[in-house]
Amino acid sequence: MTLTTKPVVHLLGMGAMGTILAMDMMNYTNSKVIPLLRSEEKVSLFKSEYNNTIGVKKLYLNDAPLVTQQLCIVECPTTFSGNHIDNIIITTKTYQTKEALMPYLPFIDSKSNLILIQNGLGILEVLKEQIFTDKTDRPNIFQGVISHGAFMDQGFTFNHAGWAGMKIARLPWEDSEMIQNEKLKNKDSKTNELVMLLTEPELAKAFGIEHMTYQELLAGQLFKFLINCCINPVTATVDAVNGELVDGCKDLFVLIVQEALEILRLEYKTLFDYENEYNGKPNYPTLKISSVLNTDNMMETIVNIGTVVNAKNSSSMRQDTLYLRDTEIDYINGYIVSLARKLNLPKEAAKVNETVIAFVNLRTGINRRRDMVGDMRNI
Ligand SMILES: NC(=O)C1=CN([C@@H]2O[C@H](COP(=O)(O)OP(=O)(O)OC[C@H]3O[C@@H](n4cnc5c(N)ncnc54)[C@H](OP(=O)(O)O)[C@@H]3O)[C@@H](O)[C@H]2O)C=CC1
Ligand SMILES: CC(C)(CO)C(=O)C(=O)O
Repeated sequence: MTLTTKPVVHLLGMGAMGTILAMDMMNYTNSKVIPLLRSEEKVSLFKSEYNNTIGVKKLYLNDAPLVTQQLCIVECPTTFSGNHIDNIIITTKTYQTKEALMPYLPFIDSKSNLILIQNGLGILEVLKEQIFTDKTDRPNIFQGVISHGAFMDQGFTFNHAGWAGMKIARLPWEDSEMIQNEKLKNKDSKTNELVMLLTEPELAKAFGIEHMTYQELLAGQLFKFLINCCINPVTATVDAVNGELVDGCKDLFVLIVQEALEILRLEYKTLFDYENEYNGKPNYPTLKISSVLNTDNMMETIVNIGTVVNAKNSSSMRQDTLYLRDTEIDYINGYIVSLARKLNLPKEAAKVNETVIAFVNLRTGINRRRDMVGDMRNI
């Protein structure tokens, strides 16, 4: 269904993922995209140095074309218009979400649409328990699981390195709403402004956007989550490009995945029971869970996607440690540890993932120290 009005979309997180999505939204829809930058300093820099123009180099195309778009309105917390926020896309790093969102809460209500386009798990809990605590005034909330790959070229221009699509679904505010039937999904695709915008045929084709039920998205999200639990922290810790892990990674990955799956099976029991409860029922999609989310299958998949398909990639977490940035470890392996505590499991239940976190934080510390006082290996 195509929108007749001109939807206004605020974009919080004008980085790699935010920019490649904003670009295609501006190229293929009539939406008005308004970036919400961190500060007035950033807003004036964007205008004075970059003429409010974003760029994307599509490296996955033969001639790696550079596409640009100029934004009409750019805001930040102190210059925000004060208008109601109809639609907001969040593409900050997971650990930046709460701080970034706080200034805009007075303008978000039950009529607003909010989509999280981020790796990892655990942000929904932050939104529920720390941000949107008034159950009568919470926005419609959605999740995007994005598989594109992109990294900064310079300024507000990004390299779109890998084209791989994005899944979207309505997130359940309550655990009891986890399993959705197709009628709810179809209602959103016909009446929700943000879903209608993201599934506009030209944009959906250009960006590979697929709208589905939450259980379908969650199955894909856990799949990607387990890949991230292995590839991201290990490449960061040993400072290796993804493909360098291919020979000796399996023993460690088995330990990480076995432990994570045991805990995820408890937290997402409804999903892991789905095949027996819902497969074959009218208005419910058929899912494959047990044949996919098991250690043996995930091992094959992680080694293939992580170290073969993405062999030349430097994982986003290794990039964060190399650039001395905070990592998203708390929303990847850290989420497993937080679930073990929430479920009151024995102390050793998440020991492997706890150790992985400690190694990533050690790597971050070593890189920051070398930057400050020099690299002792060169003495
Ligand atoms: N990059 C990739 O290839 C992939 C990334 N992802 C996931 O997507 C999410 C986003 O990642 P990515 O795009 O790479 O991250 P980036 O670091 O490129 O972008 C994050 C953006 O958020 C902005 N930001 C942070 N805090 C605030 C704030 N308070 N107010 C306004 N803006 C703010 C940053 O601005 P500033 O520069 O001012 O800090 C930055 O532009 C992550 O969860 C990541 O794991 C998923 C798949 C692939
Ligand atoms: C798939 C993978 C592991 C590719 O590096 C990724 O998602 C990331 O780097 O964050």
